[in-house]
Amino acid sequence: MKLRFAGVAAGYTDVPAVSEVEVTIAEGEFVALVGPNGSGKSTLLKTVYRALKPSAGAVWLGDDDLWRAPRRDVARAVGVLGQDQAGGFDFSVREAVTLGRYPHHGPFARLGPADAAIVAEALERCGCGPLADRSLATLSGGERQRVLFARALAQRPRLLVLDEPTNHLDPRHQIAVLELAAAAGVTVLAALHSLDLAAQYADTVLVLAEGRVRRSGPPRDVFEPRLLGEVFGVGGSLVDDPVTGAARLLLHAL
Ligand SMILES: Nc1ncnc2c1ncn2[C@@H]1O[C@H](COP(=O)(O)OP(=O)(O)OP(=O)(O)O)[C@@H](O)[C@H]1O
Repeated sequence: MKLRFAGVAAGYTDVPAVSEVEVTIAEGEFVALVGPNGSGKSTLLKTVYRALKPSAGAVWLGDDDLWRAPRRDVARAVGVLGQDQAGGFDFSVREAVTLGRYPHHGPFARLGPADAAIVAEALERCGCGPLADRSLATLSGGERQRVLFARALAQRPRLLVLDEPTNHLDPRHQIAVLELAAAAGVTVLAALHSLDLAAQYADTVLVLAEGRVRRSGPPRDVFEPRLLGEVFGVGGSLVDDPVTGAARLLLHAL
């Protein structure tokens, strides 16, 4: 689903944390949102999953102004893996993933066998099958992260919004989550701290610096020495992965 930020500003005080964001993301595009700590990545994502209303501009989801569209339509279309999203209730893993189905039916609906099959598939894909009957509260950070990702997949959304989806994950699961996101066949907007993972998986890298879009484009264009130095304070070399052929970014101190 197409997503467009039209002159978006948002924040927590009179001074916006992000401003003048003017970006169009095409249907099916995988966009990595990168930037230093505090540059506004989570803030911008919150305007998409309706946790923070823009103070200026609009966010368009397809042909709809996301903040004027019915809440349920947005909840159905946008799958979210946010930060600190574990929730206050003590669900089992299967119940937590099943929550991803409710936007399609309403809160008091009885879910059917088709929903159960979708939940089982999402659990399996994320390697959470063996955890299904465990309590969410007892999981490790990485296990919980995978369950929350499984919930977003079980929703079968048209847009995936992922805030540092690889947080807490071991190498195998970092790769698995990004492979699954890329293979989901939907638009993906993911804040990533690893510039190397952004280089490998993103069609487009969107660089935020001090709340503004500093650069956007394909990883091989964006990750050049001057930008890496000015925005991130590091040096870097782009190389081709000898096995996968993907762009890889090797960082070093300046
Ligand atoms: N709830 C809040 N109340 C007040 N200020 C906030 C709040 N959340 C974030 N900020 C401020 O807004 C700015 C942008 O923060 P944001 O969390 O969007 O950055 P980020 O790029 O996601 O950072 P990080 O890489 O550290 O996760 C920062 O200056 C931060 O201190």
